[in-house]
Amino acid sequence: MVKKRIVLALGHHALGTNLPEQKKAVAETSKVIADFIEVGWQVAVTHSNAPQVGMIHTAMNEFGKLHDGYTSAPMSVCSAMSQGYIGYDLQNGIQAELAKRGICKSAATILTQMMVNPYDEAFYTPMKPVGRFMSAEDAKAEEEKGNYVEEVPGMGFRRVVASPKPVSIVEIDIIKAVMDADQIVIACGGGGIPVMEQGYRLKGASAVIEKDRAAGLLAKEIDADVLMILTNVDNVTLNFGTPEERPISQMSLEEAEGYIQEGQFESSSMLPKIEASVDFLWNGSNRKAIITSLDKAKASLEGKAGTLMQSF
Ligand SMILES: Nc1ncnc2c1ncn2[C@@H]1O[C@H](COP(=O)(O)OP(=O)(O)O)[C@@H](O)[C@H]1O
Ligand SMILES: NC(=O)OP(=O)(O)O
Repeated sequence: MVKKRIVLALGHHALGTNLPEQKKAVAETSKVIADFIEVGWQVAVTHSNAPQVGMIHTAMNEFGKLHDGYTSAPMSVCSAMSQGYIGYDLQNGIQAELAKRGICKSAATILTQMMVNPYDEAFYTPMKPVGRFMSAEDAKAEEEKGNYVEEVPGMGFRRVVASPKPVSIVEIDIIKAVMDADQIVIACGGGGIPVMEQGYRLKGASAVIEKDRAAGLLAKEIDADVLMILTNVDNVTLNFGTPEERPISQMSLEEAEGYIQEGQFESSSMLPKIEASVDFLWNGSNRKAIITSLDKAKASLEGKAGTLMQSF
């Protein structure tokens, strides 16, 4: 029997932003993931990493200087570290939940590299927020180190880095092999480690890819039936943040593209989720893309919650 495939993209709410939050969130998230596996879905999991990669970068590059022999680490290496420790928690959380239910399957984290275009315009305009919120004073100190910061109204300042589009997934054949073996794969975490070709080698890029764009590409490459983006809102809304705000339960691809043109979706949060969904759906038939919260994940698959887009 050919099994249906789902890509679950975990945002901050389903994952937490630091280790204690992550331990707690992953325990709950793993239950939902196991629910899908229990009813026969083949699952690929991908996840956010912006708070984590910023934290790791600070730890490696500032505290690392305090001791002889400790060296700094570029953003690409910090991305790899974030995939490793988040994947480690997810693997154990999922496996524990499956074991409780008597399901004999394994979860494997694939350290995933993502090819990016060295001429991507995004390298010239850092826009992707990473790490903690900072005071104006800390932000000034960050700029003096040569980094870019951006004010987030009402929240403080945040470091921003380049976020090129993912072009291809270097480890895609391994990811497909794990899925073909009917096991659970955790891949393209934090958008994947951005790399560029240099002769026979791959060189890490100083950037962080949007995890939603990576999730969309992963869903396309493994020919998933469903791309489900789990975030901190139950629905995508129109007129977000205004008194006229209203939830969208279903939208066609044409409607989604029209709303993008109208600027209905914030560029560093909802827009990449919608664009990734639209791209996934235009590239295959009988596919669904769902944007919702962890709590509504199951109901949304039954058409009872969330925002649904589909291709026919
Ligand atoms: N039109 C919209 N509908 C719903 N949420 C939106 C919209 N535009 C922007 N957002 C914001 O997108 C956020 C979810 O994206 P993000 O913060 O990137 O979360 P995640 O970590 O789950 O990827 C919501 O909390 C909301 O603030
Ligand atoms: N890499 C990435 O998109 O992370 P966030 O979802 O945490 O912004």
